[in-house]
Amino acid sequence: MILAGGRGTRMGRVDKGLQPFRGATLAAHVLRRFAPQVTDVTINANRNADGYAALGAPVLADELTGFEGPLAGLQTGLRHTSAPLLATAPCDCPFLPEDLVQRLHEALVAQDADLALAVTMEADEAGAAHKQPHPVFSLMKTSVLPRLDAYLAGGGRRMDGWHGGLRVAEVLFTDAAAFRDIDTLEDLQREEAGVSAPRLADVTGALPGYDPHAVPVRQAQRIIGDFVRPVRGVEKVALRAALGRVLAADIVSPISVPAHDNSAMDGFAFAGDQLDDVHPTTLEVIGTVFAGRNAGLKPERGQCVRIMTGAVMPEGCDTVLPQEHAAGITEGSVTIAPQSVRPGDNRRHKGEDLMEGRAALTAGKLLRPADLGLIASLGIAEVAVRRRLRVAFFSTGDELRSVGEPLAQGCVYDSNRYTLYGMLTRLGCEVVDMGIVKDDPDALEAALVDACASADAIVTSGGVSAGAADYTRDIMARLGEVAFWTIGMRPGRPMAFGRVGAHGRDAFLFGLPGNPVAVMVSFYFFARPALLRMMGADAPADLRVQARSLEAIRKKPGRTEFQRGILTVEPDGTRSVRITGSQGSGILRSMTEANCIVVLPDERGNVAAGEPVDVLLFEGLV
Ligand SMILES: Nc1nc2c(c(=O)[nH]1)N[C@H]1C(S)=C(S)[C@@H](COP(=O)(O)OP(=O)(O)OC[C@H]3O[C@@H](n4cnc5c(N)ncnc54)[C@H](O)[C@@H]3O)O[C@H]1N2
Ligand code: MOO
Ligand SMILES: [Mg+2]
Repeated sequence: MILAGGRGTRMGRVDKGLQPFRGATLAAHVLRRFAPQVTDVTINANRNADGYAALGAPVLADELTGFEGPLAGLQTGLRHTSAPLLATAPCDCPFLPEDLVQRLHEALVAQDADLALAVTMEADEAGAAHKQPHPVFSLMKTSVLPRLDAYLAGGGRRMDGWHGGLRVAEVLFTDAAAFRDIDTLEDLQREEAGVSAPRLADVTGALPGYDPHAVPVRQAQRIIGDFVRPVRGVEKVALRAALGRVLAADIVSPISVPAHDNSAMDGFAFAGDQLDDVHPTTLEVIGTVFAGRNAGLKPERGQCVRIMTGAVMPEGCDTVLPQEHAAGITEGSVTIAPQSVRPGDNRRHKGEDLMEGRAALTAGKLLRPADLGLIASLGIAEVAVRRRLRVAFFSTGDELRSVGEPLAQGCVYDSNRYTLYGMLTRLGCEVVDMGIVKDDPDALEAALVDACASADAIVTSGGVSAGAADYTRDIMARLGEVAFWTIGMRPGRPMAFGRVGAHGRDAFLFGLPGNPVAVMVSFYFFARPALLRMMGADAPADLRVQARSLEAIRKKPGRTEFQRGILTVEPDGTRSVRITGSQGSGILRSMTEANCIVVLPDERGNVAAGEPVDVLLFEGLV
């Protein structure tokens, strides 16, 4: 049952479901997505029955009169169906998941529940994650009707108010955006104009001197950064599974680490104010304290405790003498030479690693091994991370053959899909390899439409240069808003960027040039930072280092060049870099031989041998 019986209060009392949206009505979009998931659909509406009936589904009005809310619609649905199960969706959520009912059903059966409902994890503006139930997206046994009747008869109207006493299965969906509702006319207009991101033309229009035929690298990066939006879905994963994911909410330390002052050495603990600068100090040893055991020892003046590394400092002690620094040790005493230790030495303070109540890690962090350890040190087993980004990619070109096919005359094997697979996977994206698409308008349109159904971003290669672009432009323009750029850089001059949509969903599009090195360079310098932003990750740091060029490099000012280099550290510790042979943008070998990219910025001219240049290393330590 599609619930369309509301008053539309926040939309100025219009009939929400019948509002025009992307060439149809809101309810029509919902019906299109919902109908294939169920056996029969009914629409619950209290006005304009004819308008809804025209969509091709039976229409039922609430049995309770007076616009009593969605529960009244639900009651009507339960009363009139002969099916054992009833699924509901609201008429104002045109992006609902295509596997909604299937997943609710799986949970209903697996948990032997009376009712299953969708939940998402969402991050608020500050990045804090919370669970968001969506009780209007539900599937229930029709046998729950008496319970609902009783709740409504008692005056209850809250959508989940009658769930008490029912077995309820919550089903976590990772795509929070799919549950987005259109509540106000402004929402509707904004969605009509294309999700909540701004229009590309508004972003580029705000830049003085923007010329798509001559876009400086930095300007292209900025436009892309201003245009893309982070995904909102959040999921909870076990700590190990969080490696490489983006933290969705700050991790606030529930404890102090270490939880107590403790010893950094195996030795003797005592109050440091007993030390004498001139004379040796001899202290009586009253016992031993091991790590992880509380001995309850409390040395008085003139006394000390033998202590192991990591053991809690006994009360009154603030200093540890490492045992190998003792001037003398007997059965029951230790002698400390003057000046061999200072008060406070070798004590680790409570909370010196992490203090209770403070953020140990902040939202946006791409989690690395040390972060997993740090979270474990707080005793936390599950982490809220942003949902994975889904990125679809395909290659274009009649000359391309896939690995495993014979290579016909004039053809080349498709390598871009493999480099793209590698780069996207390294970034932690969920990849959808859509294969090779012929140089054919219909095939390109079909591929883009198909990709929009599930992907957050689409990365293509080839077909964006001046000659090839005509039909590409037309199609992309029809499906969304895409700019074709000539960028002041080498390699990677041509590129398309924007957003395309179909099925009521849209995806950011990166149309990268076909040449194999160009595709990698444009991915690393444009797509990668944008995808990180979409993943909700902090902006990547600029980690360029300087090295001496071992050879002269010809370079024209006015464009950025990305040369492939091999960086070496000389015996004297200085860094030098040489270029990997031919730098043609089809020569992929230049990329595999390299361990860095030499970045020669716009203003730079020819480089003489021995001059410093900026390089960006491929590998780091972690
Ligand atoms: N008159 C002009 N011609 C070209 C210009 C220009 O400004 N004016 N720009 C050149 C530059 S720079 C590049 S880069 C290419 C980009 O062209 P496309 O993006 O349209 O790419 P294609 O023509 O489809 O392919 C270029 C080249 O790369 C090979 N290729 C393509 N896809 C793959 C793949 N998946 N695996 C391996 N190799 C691939 C393709 O066979 C071509 O050789 O345009 C220049 N021309
Ligand atoms: O710049 Mo093209 O992108 O040389 O290969
Ligand atoms: Mg081509």
